[in-house]
Amino acid sequence: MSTPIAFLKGHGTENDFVIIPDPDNAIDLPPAAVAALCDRRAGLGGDGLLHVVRSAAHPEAKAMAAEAEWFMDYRNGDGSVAEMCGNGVRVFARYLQRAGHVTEGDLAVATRGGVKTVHLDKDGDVTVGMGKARLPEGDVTVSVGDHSWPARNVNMGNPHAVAFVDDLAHAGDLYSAPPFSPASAYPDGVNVEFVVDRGPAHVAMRVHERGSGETRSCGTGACAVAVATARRDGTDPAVTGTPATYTVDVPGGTLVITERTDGEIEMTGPAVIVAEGVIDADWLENVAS
Ligand SMILES: N[C@@H](CCC[C@H](N)C(=O)O)C(=O)O
Repeated sequence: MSTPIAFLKGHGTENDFVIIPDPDNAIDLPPAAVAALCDRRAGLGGDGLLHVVRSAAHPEAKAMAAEAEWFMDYRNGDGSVAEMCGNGVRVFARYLQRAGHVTEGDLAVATRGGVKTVHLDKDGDVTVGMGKARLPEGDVTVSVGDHSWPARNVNMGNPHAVAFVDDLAHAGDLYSAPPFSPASAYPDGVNVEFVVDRGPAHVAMRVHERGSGETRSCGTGACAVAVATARRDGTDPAVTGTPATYTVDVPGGTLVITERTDGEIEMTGPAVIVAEGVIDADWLENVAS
């Protein structure tokens, strides 16, 4: 019998993750193993998986090891790899705090989207510096059934299409990925956000995440939505010299996003660890083979 593998389960505004602590990068996690762990019926269940590895022990993060001791090897629920996960990095930091690897205050975390600074309190919200948004030029359209909307292309390290709609119900059941055009806008697929206004600097969104389906929150998506809404409202902090703060309601809670005058974006929201246990290593080996 193989040695059991430790796991935890956590969420940020109900975007939920299986967490696998693996400081030395000794656990093999092929896409099939990740998809099996994230399966909500036959596995533990999660929108994604946070593989917690020391940067120095991971080939994709070695170069960041001097800046950030820990690497968030993030995987989507279908086993695919993504550049960044905004809710995930808050939960990742909360795990490091709980495990005693870090204390309250500022912490650098290596991700495929670069090193992120996370600020965490003992029991309170977690704030992460998400970097700057890129807004590639060009018209993008997303559709659901008979509805089509123009969308704003926003890159937060990972790709987003943000569509303003009259009613979030128009996005339908979101069981499958909304088609988009032109295909060249997102060669690696896209996360699609549907947005309605709730009040001044206050919006609500639903999201279909690349590699996970509809989720109850997406941190990078909420940042993309805040920036797209600001530009739609004629607000650009780099031009006005005033930071812009947006409240973004997601089905699983609320995130607060501030774009500073230098373009840097900060996101604040909760990060919760709900359980820990052990995985049967033989089961994992079987499902992965
Ligand atoms: N839920 C995440 C985003 C995870 C990655 C995304 N599905 C992608 O493939 O880009 C978040 O909170 O940002």
